[in-house]
Amino acid sequence: MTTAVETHGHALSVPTEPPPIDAHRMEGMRGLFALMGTQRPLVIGASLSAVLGVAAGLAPFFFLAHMATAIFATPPRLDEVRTLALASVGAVALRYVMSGLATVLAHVAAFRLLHELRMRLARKLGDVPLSFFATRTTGELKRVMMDDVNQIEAFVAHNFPDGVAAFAVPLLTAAALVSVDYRMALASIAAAPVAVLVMSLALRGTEEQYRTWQATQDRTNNGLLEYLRGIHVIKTFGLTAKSFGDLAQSIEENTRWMERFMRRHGRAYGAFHALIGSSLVVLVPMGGHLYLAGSLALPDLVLFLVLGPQLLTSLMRVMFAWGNVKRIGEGNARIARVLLAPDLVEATKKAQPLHHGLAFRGVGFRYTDGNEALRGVSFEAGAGKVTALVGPSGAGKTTIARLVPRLWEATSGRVEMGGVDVNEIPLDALLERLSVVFQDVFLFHGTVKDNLRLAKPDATDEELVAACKAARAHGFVEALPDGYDTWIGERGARLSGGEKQRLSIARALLKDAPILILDEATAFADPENEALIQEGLATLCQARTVLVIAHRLSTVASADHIVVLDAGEVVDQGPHEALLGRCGLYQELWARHAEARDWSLHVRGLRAAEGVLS
Ligand SMILES: Nc1ncnc2c1ncn2[C@@H]1O[C@H](COP(=O)(O)OP(=O)(O)OP(=O)(O)O)[C@@H](O)[C@H]1O
Repeated sequence: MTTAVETHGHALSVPTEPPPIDAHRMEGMRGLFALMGTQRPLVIGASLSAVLGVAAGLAPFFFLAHMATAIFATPPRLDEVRTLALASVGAVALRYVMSGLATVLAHVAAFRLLHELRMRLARKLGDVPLSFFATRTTGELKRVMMDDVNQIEAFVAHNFPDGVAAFAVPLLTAAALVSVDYRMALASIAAAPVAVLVMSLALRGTEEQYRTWQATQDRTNNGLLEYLRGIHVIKTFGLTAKSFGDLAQSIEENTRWMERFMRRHGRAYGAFHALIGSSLVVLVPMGGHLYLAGSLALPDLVLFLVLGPQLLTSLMRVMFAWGNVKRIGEGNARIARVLLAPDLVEATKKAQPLHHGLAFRGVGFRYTDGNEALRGVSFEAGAGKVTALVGPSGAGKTTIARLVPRLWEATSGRVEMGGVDVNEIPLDALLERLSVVFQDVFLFHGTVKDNLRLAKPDATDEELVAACKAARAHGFVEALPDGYDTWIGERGARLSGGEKQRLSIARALLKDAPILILDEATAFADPENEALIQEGLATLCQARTVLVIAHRLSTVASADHIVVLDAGEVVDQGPHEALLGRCGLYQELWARHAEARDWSLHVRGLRAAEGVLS
């Protein structure tokens, strides 16, 4: 695939682990606040409105108590009753305005946050080294970008202001009730210690359980992605989702988890609900007793009977709010882990290449999993020359090609461009000089033009056509339903492998970089396609430094310099004739190539003969 290297301007590399971040710090409210970024003022505004709304909602209860005093006074103070009634209506109106405002502010903040977080994550994924992806699956990253961000959005929009209000209600109510009568206030919360105990027992171990839940969710996500990607293979073998072992198993595990969770916590939740609703059981007899004993006024009794039970039910909302914070905590930490991953280290020296040659000097490389792919590799790919890398599968050819654009970085030795270490060349300058044509071409969902312009955003239509003509792609592009404006890629028109290759050659031609890294296709396209690809490549290779992972006899034989690799080491190097004379492995590879060519010519001959005979 050419584009990631050519156009994004962010080569990826350096096998480094993500920094150890304090997961607990990110799981709680502090972590959530940190992720809120620029939306914090809006979220605080929403929370304050919610608290004001709650306070306004409590006020009528007090007015009601005072109304009772005014009504039962002799004579009744009707003016006061009227004023208090009006004040109650005002308070109720204020409550609705404030809670409406809280909802609007919270939703605006949530949607902006959703956008902001996704953009930050997407930018980050472009800046991190490739090793970052080696330790994470696509399913995991998809979940962070979609599900975890969605959770935060839903939490901020629906639960956050409510949650803050839930914490404010018991405090405000308790303060108000204590100021009226501390004995009755204590009676109102008599059941609280037991309820809190039950609540904490119910919540005990939930973090660990949520982690298990998330792990099985991850497996389901990955399983589903794989299932969808491999649907062709699955259908060919007549398999079903059920026979896709891991997926079926993780879906079953999810169901079992939910059953276990409900069994374990169901009773505790029930007990908690019963206790929360039980405050009148204490308030009525005690209030009655105090009233009859003359130490509690009737209005105060009324106040406690209406407001007392509210105190404990608001505790239930606190529990839900806290449960929600816990639920999204793991997701917050996962988002933070991605956002805090170290970027690819940019060159500090800002050197510029002196010419267009490449050189490997004693290069060693180890993948993140410890696999040593290259050992002491040294060779030069001269400016304007074609250098071919040959060797058996797993010899390290692709790895060498990846080190030049810093997709990965050499573990030891130096990779040079124009006599300068690639690590000392600013990334933009490095990538500007390089075109990479890999055999598996990735086309984005967009028009042919969009895909071509990835290589040169300001290319004119004429330039696009010229590049496609030179890459022998113009003919088939013109034949597409909308020509250059036809949608291609995953959800667009399907192109053959050979057609994709020719488009990627056109992209490289448009970029017009002096150095070309070329991974020749291993699979042979049909003869016509094959000939067109070769013509396109021949144009592309003219007057450039070419480093080619060679799979073809013609390329190898006509290369200026050939590097023979085996198990990560350079076995020999030189021109074709010299290697044929002295290098055993090269002779063997050549013989195998020749055999394959003869076999392919033989088959084509037979087909041609069949054609003539039939
Ligand atoms: N992303 C990776 N992580 C770990 N090891 C890898 C990775 N990519 C390649 N390797 C290993 O590095 C070694 C060299 O692989 P490389 O792909 O460079 O060989 P190659 O010569 O290009 O092979 P082929 O001709 O089959 O493409 C192999 O042992 C391979 O298994």
